[in-house]
Amino acid sequence: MAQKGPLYMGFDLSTQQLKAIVVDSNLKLTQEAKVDFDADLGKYGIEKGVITNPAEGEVFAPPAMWLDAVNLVLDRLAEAGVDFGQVMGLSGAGMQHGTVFWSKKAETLMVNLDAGKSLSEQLKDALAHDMSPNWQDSSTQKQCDAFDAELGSADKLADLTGSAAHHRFSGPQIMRYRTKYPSKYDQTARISLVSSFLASVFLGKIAPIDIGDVTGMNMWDIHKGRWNDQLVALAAGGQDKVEELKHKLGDVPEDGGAGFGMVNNYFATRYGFNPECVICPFTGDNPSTILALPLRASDAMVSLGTSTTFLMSTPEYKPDPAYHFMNHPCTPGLYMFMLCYKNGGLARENIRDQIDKSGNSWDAFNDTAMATAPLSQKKGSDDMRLGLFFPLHETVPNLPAGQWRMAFNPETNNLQDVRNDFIPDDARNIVESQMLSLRLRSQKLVHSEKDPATGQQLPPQPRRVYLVGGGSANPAIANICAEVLGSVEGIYKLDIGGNACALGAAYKAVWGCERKQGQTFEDLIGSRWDESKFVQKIADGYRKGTFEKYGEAVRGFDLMEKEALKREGRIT
Ligand SMILES: Nc1ncnc2c1ncn2[C@@H]1O[C@H](COP(=O)(O)OP(=O)(O)O)[C@@H](O)[C@H]1O
Ligand SMILES: O=C(CO)[C@@H](O)[C@H](O)COP(=O)(O)O
Repeated sequence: MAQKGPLYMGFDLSTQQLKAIVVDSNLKLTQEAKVDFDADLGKYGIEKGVITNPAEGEVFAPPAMWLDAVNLVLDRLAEAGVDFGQVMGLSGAGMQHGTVFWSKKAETLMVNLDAGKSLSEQLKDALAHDMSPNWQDSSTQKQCDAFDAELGSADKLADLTGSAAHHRFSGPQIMRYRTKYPSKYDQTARISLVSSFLASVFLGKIAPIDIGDVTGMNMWDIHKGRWNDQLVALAAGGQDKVEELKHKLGDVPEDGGAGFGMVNNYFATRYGFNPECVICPFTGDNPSTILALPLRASDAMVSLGTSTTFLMSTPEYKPDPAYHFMNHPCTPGLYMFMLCYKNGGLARENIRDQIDKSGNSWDAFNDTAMATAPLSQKKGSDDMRLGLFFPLHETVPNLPAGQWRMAFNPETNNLQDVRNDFIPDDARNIVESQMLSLRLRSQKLVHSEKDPATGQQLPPQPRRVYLVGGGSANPAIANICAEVLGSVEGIYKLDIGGNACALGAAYKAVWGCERKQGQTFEDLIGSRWDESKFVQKIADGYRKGTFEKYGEAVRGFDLMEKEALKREGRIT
């Protein structure tokens, strides 16, 4: 059926998929499609979207595969009947924090694309390096140590840039790329994040890095709103190289909504895009996720994708090396608070597959998790069973791959190793573990509020928790999330749960193209938001007694992490 009125598109280029959705001006979803990298583009030799080199801790993905995915997802939308001629604006999101290296030929090649051919066959020479370091990469410990030391301490780096040094961030990644591939670095004309890479493809020239995403690079002074020369010099290899690297990185516009220009002619000719379609800034997948609804300062989002992330939009800037503060992608004065874990969906899948060898169904995992008592305590006096489940080197805490299982006695604070192999309790324990880590690290950001039903003052916790990403479909995870994190109003899911990030990107395009002078994102989206249609409550939140019990478990969890860090020689 033909759709009337302007349409807007949002893309989400994440670890395992490229998703695209179409909405109208009233924020109503009209169409969606996706490309699954392993299923559709396995010819690139990827597994779960990436290629690994464990000897060096490297994890990367081929941008050529993403180009094929762009063609494929648009083909699928065309087959579904989308009239691209009505698309007046598009935006997108790229997984944080991948880095892409363009060659000197990139812009000439992009502007001369032949609409009869695919993007990947024409843009091979547009890349100085055929791989993009992925957020799961852990090859840059040496470079991270240098970044943490550069301003005196990790705390100082976190205060200035919003984060301590992280393996995946572009500063340390560029530093390593420059020394590992010096001639490729010389041949690199421009450097993009995954988000600005995708924006560039649609624009037909290198798009600026986004004001939200730039704060995930360890080189942007969040207070002054500009590159920090000392940190850029570290990545570039000297003060005399600062201007050269700044040129490769480009200028960063402050306005997250101002269009960069019209869609590249390639898309107009090949797919019938409206030539006036505006390319709005593309941001990171996490900042884009917080744009999927008018998020209040006291709400939290938990994204259960390949990674697990915890997101808040807040005016409070309280940096700490254990987590991230980033610029809000649209609203100056707001920040995005983020916790990010490598061991999210794939770690849960490992346990699922040990419970049900067929590996396709979450049912047995969920039944087992719900049949297990909280913290495996059959009676109140039992020790609490806690664990860390890290198939991959984790970021926070900085621990190598491994599993730790311990019994915690809250009376004595005693921790004792328990058998370190799989038992069905792991189904509940892994979800508890992930949620306990979120609760431990978000404590400074949540506040005490009154229960609207009883008027009783509740302990500090989020007002609402919104679950998004692939795992948001799972009722057992939602229930354990409620038990551990609480929440005054309960646990919610977006109607479009698995596609929240692409939705946020589409809303950003609506805002960028339709805002009145000075109108904020929150104001425009809030005025068109239909709560009754767009979100549903999936679990009650705060549960008196249980929440407090998990509060004791948070203490044990913190001690367990410190114990594991000691054993691994990370702390003394
Ligand atoms: N019913 C489910 N229960 C728990 N996890 C799920 C369920 N469905 C999907 N997932 C998880 O979602 C992950 C993919 O999440 P998604 O947000 O779509 O991916 P991406 O990381 O590519 O953005 C998978 O790795 C899988 O573990
Ligand atoms: O922020 C990070 C990594 O830095 C992650 O959240 C990635 O952006 C991957 O996202 P998903 O593929 O899990 O959606």
